[in-house]
Amino acid sequence: IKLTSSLAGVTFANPLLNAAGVHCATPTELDEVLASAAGGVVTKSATLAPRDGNVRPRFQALPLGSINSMGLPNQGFDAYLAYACAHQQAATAPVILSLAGLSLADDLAMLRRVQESDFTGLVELNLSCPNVPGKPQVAYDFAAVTRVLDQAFQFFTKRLGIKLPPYLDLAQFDALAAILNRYPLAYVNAINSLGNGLVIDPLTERPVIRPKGGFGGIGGAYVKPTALANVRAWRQRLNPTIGIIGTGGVRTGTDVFEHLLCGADLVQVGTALATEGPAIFARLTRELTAVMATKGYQTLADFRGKLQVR
Ligand SMILES: C=Cc1c(C(=O)O)[nH]c(=O)[nH]c1=O
Repeated sequence: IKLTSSLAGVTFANPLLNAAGVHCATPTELDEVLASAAGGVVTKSATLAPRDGNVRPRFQALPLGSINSMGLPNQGFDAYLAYACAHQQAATAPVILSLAGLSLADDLAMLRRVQESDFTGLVELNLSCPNVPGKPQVAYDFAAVTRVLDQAFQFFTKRLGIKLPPYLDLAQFDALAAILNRYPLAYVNAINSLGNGLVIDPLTERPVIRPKGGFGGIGGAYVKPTALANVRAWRQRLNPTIGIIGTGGVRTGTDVFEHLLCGADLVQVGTALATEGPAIFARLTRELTAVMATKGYQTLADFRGKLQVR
């Protein structure tokens, strides 16, 4: 049984990575994911300048998932570009560089820096951060998405993927796919956390996190049906040249299998990684292999995207 997978010409020993934002903000955390059974690692989304992020408590694990309003705390673009360049020689496993500018200008400035750098790997432009106060999500404004991709592809010739939030209306998939299919995107990553949920502690009669009155992105089991629907909807609508990373609600090998069945090329783990740590990747590869063995599949291609119609 082989778990190898490729995305935009980059080969991964297995399809599993962390989700941007989880266990990836420092070189130590990034090294720990690379040292684990993960097939690759993605950096915390970088802003041009380092950020402290929102006030604490800003993350809360829950019985069925998590809520977070981190506010983009990160070491800044230079730190993650340096890490990505240093590790692409090591070729242990691919590093995906995640970017989340606070403005169109910042997105373009970081992409220009990557274009001029030695980094030749995958770049993930995060258009879906729900937690920067006063900053609307770019990905829910289709004109803004068009603007950033128009301007980016004027100069960017390396491998560019985008991180999208969940969409809940089929007309939105149709409209945005028509836009995305115009660009030489390496991939689409679906989904980011389900934005602006509210979790309350009935004992204290307060929200469980402090920023934004307790409003934060929801992850974990709560969002798996929405994540699978978004992966499936993009696979059905996007050019085959555009790969898909499935993110959302992954806790077991069966969850990984379901994302692959919906068409994902790679699968990312957020909430469950935050609670279990990088050892989860050994468990997930073991469990995915067991699912494949039970079903008689040898490779991921044997079942990727082959969800049957009822
Ligand atoms: C990049 C900021 C994000 C954050 C954050 O830093 O608050 N949390 C998420 O769930 N998704 C994000 O994209």
